[in-house]
Amino acid sequence: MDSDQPVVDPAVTATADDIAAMRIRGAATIADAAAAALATQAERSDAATPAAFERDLRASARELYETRPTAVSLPNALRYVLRGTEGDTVSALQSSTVESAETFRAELEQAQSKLGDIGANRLRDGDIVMTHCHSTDALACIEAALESGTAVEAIVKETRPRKQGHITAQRLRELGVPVTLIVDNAARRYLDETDHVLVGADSIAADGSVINKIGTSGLAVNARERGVPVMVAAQTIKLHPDTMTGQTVAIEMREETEVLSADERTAIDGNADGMPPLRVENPAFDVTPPRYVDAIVTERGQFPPESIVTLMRELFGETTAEPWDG
Ligand SMILES: O=P(O)(O)OC[C@H]1O[C@H](OP(=O)(O)O)[C@H](O)[C@@H]1O
Repeated sequence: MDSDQPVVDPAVTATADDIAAMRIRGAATIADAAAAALATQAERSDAATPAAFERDLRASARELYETRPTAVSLPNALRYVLRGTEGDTVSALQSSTVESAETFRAELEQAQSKLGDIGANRLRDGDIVMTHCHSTDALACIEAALESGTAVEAIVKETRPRKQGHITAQRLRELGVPVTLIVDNAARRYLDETDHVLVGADSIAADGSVINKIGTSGLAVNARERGVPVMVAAQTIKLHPDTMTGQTVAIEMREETEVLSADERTAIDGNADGMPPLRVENPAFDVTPPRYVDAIVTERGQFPPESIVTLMRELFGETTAEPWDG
């Protein structure tokens, strides 16, 4: 099939829908799913010409890219896979894309496990770790610590509005970690019992700022005030190349229904008494300035946030153009 319209495989659209609706979520998991979707697009392509194949692949990447704006692991994954797409025939393009996606996914897994080993070195036997949201990179550190015989306990913040803390609590309990679940507002009280705050990241900016689930910055400020170190577990795929040239990271604003149910909205509107409608805002992420972060743990070692730009230059050079814009 070869019309002027790009052909995006339904599996790609399904993955994009799942990412947008957060049925697939977490920065690393999103990157993995996006790479897998591009491989499926390539495998199932019946493009008649190399140009049509590339057009369809770029359209697929764009559809995946437009799902959520904050986690840079998504565009970084798409860039990686598309850069590996090469060949003069459709079949060569298909196999190079699939191979590139497979390599990416394998590297992602390896990076997380390496990062876990490095992060685990910061934890001591008997430590109590406070978590926010659900981060597979953060959990990799705890898992590696447990594997090397370091026992830890966890205080898990619920993480409103979507309560991803419940996923963290479940995973930690499966690993045998004693867990105390708290509401977000109780965090400062429990910092007195905490040895480390451990969070993940959706993006890391060139100045070392950490973009992570809403509530991270308040937690980090309170942790600093209490003298509790803040450790951010983030594979290098979370490094945001555009921030090297001064761009800021877009913060996703999600639907009001995550905060206020339809019934609650009706009840409030029913009591409005001529007042304008209640405004609800629901930012999914916030920015923690580098001065509140003690270490960013990556698969390439741990870094003080201020020095992360050196690693970014080494990994990305100057090229951050989007291959799907071509
Ligand atoms: O890559 P990993 O470490 O799994 O997750 C990183 C971050 O992704 C999540 O975002 P969301 O729940 O998708 O909005 C959280 O903010 C979490 O800290």
